[in-house]
Amino acid sequence: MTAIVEVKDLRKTYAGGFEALKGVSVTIQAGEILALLGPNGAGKTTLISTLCGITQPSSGSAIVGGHDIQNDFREARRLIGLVPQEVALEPFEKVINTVRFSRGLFGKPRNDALIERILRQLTLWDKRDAQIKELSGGMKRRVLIAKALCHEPRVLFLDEPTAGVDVELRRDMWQIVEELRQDGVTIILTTHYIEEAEAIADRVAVINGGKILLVEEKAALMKQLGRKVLRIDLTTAVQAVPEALAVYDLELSADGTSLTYTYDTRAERTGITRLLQDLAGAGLSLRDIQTKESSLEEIFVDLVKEGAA
Ligand SMILES: Nc1ncnc2c1ncn2[C@@H]1O[C@H](COP(=O)(O)OP(=O)(O)OP(=O)(O)O)[C@@H](O)[C@H]1O
Repeated sequence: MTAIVEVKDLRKTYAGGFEALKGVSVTIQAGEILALLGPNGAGKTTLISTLCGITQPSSGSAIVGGHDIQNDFREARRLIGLVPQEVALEPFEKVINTVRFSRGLFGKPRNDALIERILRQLTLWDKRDAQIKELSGGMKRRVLIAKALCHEPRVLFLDEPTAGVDVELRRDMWQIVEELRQDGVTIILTTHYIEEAEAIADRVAVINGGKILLVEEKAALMKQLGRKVLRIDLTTAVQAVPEALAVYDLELSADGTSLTYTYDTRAERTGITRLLQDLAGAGLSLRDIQTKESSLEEIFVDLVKEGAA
């Protein structure tokens, strides 16, 4: 595998003094789809904007396709396509001209065959002569993608590609992303939606408070997200977890009145039925039981706590 984006200790402090990126380091491999997952204000857009040269970093470095984003800005930028979060298009311009013009901005020669291919791929070909203002919101988003692709970038950044779009368009977007990957484009997308990361990413980076908290293969992260916790309150406090229950890896509360069992909701067997039988077998009587899903938010909280420790 070859690294196509290498970010090292990137920091960004905005003019008002707010530090939006606090030393971000991440390496992105050519051809992969990386989802940047994080809550509002995590720093996702700041990171993307910095890599695309829209925002200047305060310190640190980033290299795209071998080119430093600051010292070698033009070369780095030529390799990058950006689909921004907000739709900013000229309302009276025709679809095809909007896309052609974008290619021209990168100093690339006119290539109508390529533009046709992109517009067809994004099911915009029939709308090529329509004015932007005549398009639906979903079509405008497709035009943004077409614009980002028309100079043949090797790395495509998509900032919240499916925020506020309907389920059907979301699935279309996922399909488009997959096709682009098959064409060899490296894709970095930001999202709030765990199911989006699950559907299309190879790896997931969790970002919060301007820091990357983890970068993990999707499968490993999803396993963590599928965790659920069963809390068992006992009628009588115990000193220790009975030996017979050792296999369950239970956690005993400090006051000895409750046990916590963590299990994977996606596993074929959660072990709950057997655990409840074995609790009775060990002579423990239960006052109450409750289950709790480990949500993304909780995982963030855990990660932040670990990060601060
Ligand atoms: N130009 C700016 N000046 C000052 N602060 C800014 C500026 N742009 C962003 N911020 C702040 O930096 C932090 C990170 O913002 P950013 O837009 O990168 O987050 P995000 O993860 O993309 O969030 P969202 O999911 O809401 O888009 C926020 O607290 C935001 O208020």
